[in-house]
Amino acid sequence: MPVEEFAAGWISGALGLVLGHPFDTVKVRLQTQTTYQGIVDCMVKTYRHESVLGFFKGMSFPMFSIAVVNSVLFGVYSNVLVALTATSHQERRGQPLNYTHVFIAGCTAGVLQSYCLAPFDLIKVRLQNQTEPRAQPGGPQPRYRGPVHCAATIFREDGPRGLFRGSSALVLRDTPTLGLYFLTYEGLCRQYTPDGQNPSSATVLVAGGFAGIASWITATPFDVIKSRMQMDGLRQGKYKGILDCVSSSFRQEGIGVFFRGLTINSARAFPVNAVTFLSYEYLLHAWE
Ligand SMILES: C[N+](C)(C)CCCC[C@H](N)C(=O)O
Repeated sequence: MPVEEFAAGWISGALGLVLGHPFDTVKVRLQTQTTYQGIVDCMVKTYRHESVLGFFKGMSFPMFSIAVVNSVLFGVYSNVLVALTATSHQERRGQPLNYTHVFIAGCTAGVLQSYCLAPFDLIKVRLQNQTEPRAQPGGPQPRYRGPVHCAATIFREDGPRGLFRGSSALVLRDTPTLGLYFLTYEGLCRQYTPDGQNPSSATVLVAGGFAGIASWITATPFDVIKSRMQMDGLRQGKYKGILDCVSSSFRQEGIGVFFRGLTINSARAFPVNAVTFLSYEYLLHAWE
């Protein structure tokens, strides 16, 4: 089993994350605080008060999780494709691409990465939604004091299954959209690369960027549902299940609710996934 794909996925995920984290910080602040007028205002204020470092707060935990998750995603994708087509990453370049295989490999990788991502994502969402100001010494402590404390608390209160709350919605979000992710990437690379050649860096950047955007746009409605299901554990089960969450969100907030965060997610998706795919391809090529 080719292990390079796992290692390349690991490193490229971490590089993409560094680039995307400032967008994520702005997104979370806009979603949880009322002091900002919009994206630009939030960026200016963050920079003035905290310098560039303000945009990189809280990056260490995702740095660890993205490494695991992205190596599973790319490693499984490549290995399923190898199994389906009986050709290696490099050999495939010279052959006509079977888009059904690409989609199946992407979906399989999507399912497996969702289960790896589930506990990390749950902890991230729970911590991001703790909007109360920082605890004063001697004052009341927030419910979760950090990622490790958060994981331990969920485990103590709800058992191991508690750490996988919202995972079905996460699987629904990621399975088809990661199939689409690789389909867009491979399709665009093929489109703009002469037969038998490797795609140029510019092609990889653009194809990776659009793959990220296509995947995030289609994932956003389920992203909203997923986050609500993950928070639901704290509210003693407001929703009876995924369908109930979809219908009650729609009834109360209208169709717009399913597109929350679309703009910033797409703006983040382009650079993150352009760099992820470029470094992935570069590493695989270098290790050949
Ligand atoms: C499937 N979904 C759209 C959720 C993610 C697809 C892109 C994954 C990438 N690591 C990123 O963070 O952008």
